[in-house]
Amino acid sequence: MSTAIHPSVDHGFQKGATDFKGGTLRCSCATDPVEVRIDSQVLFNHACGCTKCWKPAGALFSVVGVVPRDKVTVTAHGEKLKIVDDTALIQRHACTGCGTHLFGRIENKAHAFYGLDFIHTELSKDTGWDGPGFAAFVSSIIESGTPPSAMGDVRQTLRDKGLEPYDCLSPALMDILSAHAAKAKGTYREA
Ligand SMILES: N[C@@H](CCC(=O)N[C@@H](CSCO)C(=O)NCC(=O)O)C(=O)O
Ligand SMILES: [Zn+2]
Ligand SMILES: [Zn+2]
Repeated sequence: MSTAIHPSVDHGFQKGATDFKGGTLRCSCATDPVEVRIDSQVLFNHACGCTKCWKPAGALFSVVGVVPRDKVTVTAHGEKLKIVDDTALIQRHACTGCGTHLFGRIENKAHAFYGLDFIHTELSKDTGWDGPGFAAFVSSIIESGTPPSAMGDVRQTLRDKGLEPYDCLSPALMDILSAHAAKAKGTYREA
């Protein structure tokens, strides 16, 4: 049985336009929306089943990717932004009016992903964003109330949509994390 994942996955998504240079994210407040300009294509865009990433109402998964933090500029109503949890690795800056997460930032300079901000391209009306390429933290949807018995259908739906399901990050991202850890330990070797 097919399972609803997230509106932008359920309704189909595309590869990014090659000349796409970014766009503006906007929260869902009817008045004084927060706006954030992104001067970059999104990278490693993915469906995420974790409990921390922002999801639109009713969605099972978030769709989230990264951009260099110096390509992220708050252009309107930044006074409405508040960090959801400043003890989390990814500090998610959310609108206090509508709850939408505008960007998530890593402040730990020692982390492999320092320098990358997490964003949700569905908050932008601009066309050309790269769609999701895989699904991460799939088993984590159980923490939000999905019965374990539904996981077979969820994983099959993700595969049918072309999103390989992983219960952590994708192999490419896990390799980056492990290479960073190996360099810190002094065990890193080139081929
Ligand atoms: N089971 C947990 C997993 C949460 C988790 O580790 N999430 C990942 C991926 S978020 C984007 O892909 C992560 O790196 N989180 C760091 C953070 O959120 O600060 C759960 O579901 O809560
Ligand atoms: Zn808002
Ligand atoms: Zn997540």
